[in-house]
Amino acid sequence: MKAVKTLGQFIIEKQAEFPYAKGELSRLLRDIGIAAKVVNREVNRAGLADLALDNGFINIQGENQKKLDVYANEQFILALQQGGECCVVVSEESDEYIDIDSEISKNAKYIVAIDPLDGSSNIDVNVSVGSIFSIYRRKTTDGRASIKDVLQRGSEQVAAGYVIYGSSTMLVYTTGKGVNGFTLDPSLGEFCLSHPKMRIPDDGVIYSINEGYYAHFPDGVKKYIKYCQVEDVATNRPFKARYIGSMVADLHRNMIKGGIFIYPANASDPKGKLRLIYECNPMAFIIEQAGGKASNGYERILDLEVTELHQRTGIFIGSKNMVNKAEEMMRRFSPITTNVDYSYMELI
Ligand SMILES: O=P(O)(O)OC[C@H]1O[C@](O)(COP(=O)(O)O)[C@@H](O)[C@@H]1O
Ligand SMILES: [Mg+2]
Ligand SMILES: [Mg+2]
Repeated sequence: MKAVKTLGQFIIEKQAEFPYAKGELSRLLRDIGIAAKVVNREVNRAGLADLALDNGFINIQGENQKKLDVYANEQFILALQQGGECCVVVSEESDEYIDIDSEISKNAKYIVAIDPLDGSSNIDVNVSVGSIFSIYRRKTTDGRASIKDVLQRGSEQVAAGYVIYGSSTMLVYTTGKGVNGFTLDPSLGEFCLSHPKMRIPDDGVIYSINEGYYAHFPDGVKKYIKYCQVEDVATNRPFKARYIGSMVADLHRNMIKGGIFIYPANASDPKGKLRLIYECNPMAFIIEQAGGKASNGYERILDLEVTELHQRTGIFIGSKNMVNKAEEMMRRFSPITTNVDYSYMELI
């Protein structure tokens, strides 16, 4: 019989690997774990509590905010405020960054960026959704944290993770020393280690892309989709198309089975749809730590310069060899020019 190892126990155990650690990051991860449990409780009964409904506001992304988006946002911010280890929160649901100016947080040195509820379009149809978090250390030392502390490259992350609210609820995270997954045991109310040292296979047979936008895609992506659909037993093609529409759920599946997720910049979203700071950077850090790869089709996501809070990017992420193949198609059929001009593309 294997002993249960809880997230709390695991975090403390891992803290020993960082000789200079004083427990701040451990406590911060603990706080995020607590918020995830509270959000999980509401996700499970969203239909009963009308949390799946629109709350009548449009967020800075121009999207209808769901009540659960707002609830999750409040719960993560509250847990981070109470925990005292976070000085600034960046959230998909908040226009500006939130300066946690409280007595308990006056010496806090961590910045947390969150997508409190990922896959909002799936809340009211009982399909897996998630939460995503990314953690940075302050760069500036005196006074209040500034925008300089917030706009750091993904390669500066000290930790990142996601929670998937699916048939079971899991929390998966990395602190730069591999990726571990914990399943919430409702009877214990604890996240328990269930997926130690997660690795994404170098190759897979799953491709995840919203083909409904095919006409808008750059030629490189169209060629890659065709490549996935060709009959070729030797390379296990045609690959399987799987698209949930919740980034966390699509990436979690691909991390376990192997596969590629693509949301490219395209004629209708010239800068891409997904957000760099609280969606693409944390997921790229996790996938790279699991042995995979993440780029915008040309450059490594984690090396992209960050200039805006809600900056967007195209993303190609997943099994290393599949991302390499997709990048090859992008370089050949959509070679980067200074300004990618989508106006020449005929909409079929
Ligand atoms: O409906 P589309 O255009 O395929 O977009 C789906 C993508 O949008 C998202 O829902 C955006 O995230 P949010 O739900 O957090 O806004 C991703 O989870 C998902 O991958
Ligand atoms: Mg999201
Ligand atoms: Mg969201």
